Amino acid sequence: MRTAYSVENVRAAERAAMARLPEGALMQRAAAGLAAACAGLLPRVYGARVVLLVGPGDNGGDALYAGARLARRGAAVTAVPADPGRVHPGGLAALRAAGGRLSAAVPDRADLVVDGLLGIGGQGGLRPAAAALAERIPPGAPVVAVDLPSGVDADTGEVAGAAVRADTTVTFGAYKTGLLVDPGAALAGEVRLVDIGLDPAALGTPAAAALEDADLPTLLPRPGAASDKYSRGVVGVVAGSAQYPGAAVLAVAGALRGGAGAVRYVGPAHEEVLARYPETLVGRGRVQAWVVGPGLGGDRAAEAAQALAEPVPVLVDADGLRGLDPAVLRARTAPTLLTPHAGEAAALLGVPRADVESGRLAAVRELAGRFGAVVLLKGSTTLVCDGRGPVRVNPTGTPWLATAGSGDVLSGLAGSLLAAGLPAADAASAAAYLHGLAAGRAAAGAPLLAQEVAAALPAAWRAVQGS
Ligand SMILES: NC(=O)C1=CN([C@@H]2O[C@H](COP(=O)(O)OP(=O)(O)OC[C@H]3O[C@@H](n4cnc5c(N)ncnc54)[C@H](O)[C@@H]3O)[C@@H](O)[C@H]2O)[C@@H](O)CC1
Ligand SMILES: Nc1ncnc2c1ncn2[C@@H]1O[C@H](COP(=O)(O)OP(=O)(O)O)[C@@H](O)[C@H]1O
Ligand SMILES: [K+]
Repeated sequence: MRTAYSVENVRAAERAAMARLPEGALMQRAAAGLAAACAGLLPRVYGARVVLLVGPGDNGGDALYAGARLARRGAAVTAVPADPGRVHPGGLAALRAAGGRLSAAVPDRADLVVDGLLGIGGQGGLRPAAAALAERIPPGAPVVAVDLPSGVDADTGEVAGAAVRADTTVTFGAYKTGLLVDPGAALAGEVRLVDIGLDPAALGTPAAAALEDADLPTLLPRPGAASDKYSRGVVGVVAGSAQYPGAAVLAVAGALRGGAGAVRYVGPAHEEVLARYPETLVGRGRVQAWVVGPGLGGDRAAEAAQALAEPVPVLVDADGLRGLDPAVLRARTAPTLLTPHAGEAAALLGVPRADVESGRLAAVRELAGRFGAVVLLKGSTTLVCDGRGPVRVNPTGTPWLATAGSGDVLSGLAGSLLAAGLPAADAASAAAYLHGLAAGRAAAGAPLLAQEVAAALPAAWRAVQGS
């Protein structure tokens, strides 16, 4: 699991480390890691034109000390301060001593630009002086962000105004949440973690966590010698309508590949479902989890209410999410998993869709708290929040997934994992992980059909089991 921490926790761990280390040691470690990463990105350090964008705080200090190291190896290093009156004094002296120079303007050409404008001390989007420097980054020059892309909120990934777009981010001590969640994640590029010797215990509880391949085998169900189809779990799928019969087929496709022993379909599209998947049971009956909502069409609160009245885990998606009553969900004894996209989340919260898209982390936390449910918020970074532990950030996927019906496959898959007995947050995050992995493999750089995501699930499952 890749874990990320709040600024507050990172600062506490830094204070603890500083108390036992000589003054400036942490910054030197950060600068050494940053300089090594920059050197690795240059074909040749000697003679390379390196431009440092330098903010007023320690983030600028890191950039200056790293620049000094590169200058000592023969790079032509130019530092451009956002505020010439506020530049890290030690870092500036080191750069000068190494032969680096200071400039008021961003040079027109650079082999590498180092964004040291703002780190975890940044508040809001870049202010005008810093934004003006970011705008002058020479087109095509690779950008390395120091700790995080300047202008990105370290705790949320939110961007309130101008921000730097980096190709690589070199972050120190621990991942920050904003590096994992869009829009921040998209601006960070490839993220590299430099160990500066923070004590993991001093970092406390992570704010966010992303599964990795190696986490999946312990989460995914595996039948034992004594298993039968009922002990593996039966998942019921309430989906589809005359208008959207395909949603039923796709949700069943996801459910059949999710590890439950049987899939039971309830709805008007049974002919379509059976034609495609004769292994499906049809009609109401006992289940270990329900999936309600894909392609129901219209206001179908009654279907959701019927499932929610049963004491088994229930996943509510799409049309089933309309008019959900928080009090009903809060009164449930079994887990509830809601899987909205940004538009559905906005409707549940009563806010504009843009608010959810720009503040995904806040939205998923608010939904989980308000509805007393585990919430999987779909989109460019899918988030899973159970209202207690770290928010799970899904690292797999591809924008090709933005295609009709792919969410139906996801809800079937997650429901199947619920029926197999996974806790709701694990079912949701494992489903999102496999779904994204399958989609990435199936798309392979070309448009993707939702049914191909379902068809690619077994290979994705095998791939993580072998990890
Ligand atoms: N604390 C430590 O021990 C270490 C800190 N390190 C570096 O220090 C950074 C944090 O340094 P600071 O706490 O000095 O904070 P920053 O360097 O992130 O920024 C601080 C200053 O920027 C200005 N500022 C804030 N928001 C702004 C905005 N939107 N536009 C323009 N200016 C703005 C404020 O005047 C603020 O004081 C980390 O991100 C990391 O790069 C590393 O050297 C590792 C060790
Ligand atoms: N830009 C994107 N990048 C990655 N994944 C995306 C993106 N947009 C949507 N997705 C994913 O595609 C799926 C779409 O689901 P949904 O919006 O419910 O569509 P539908 O209702 O048509 O099935 C979700 O898994 C979502 O996370
Ligand atoms: K930065």
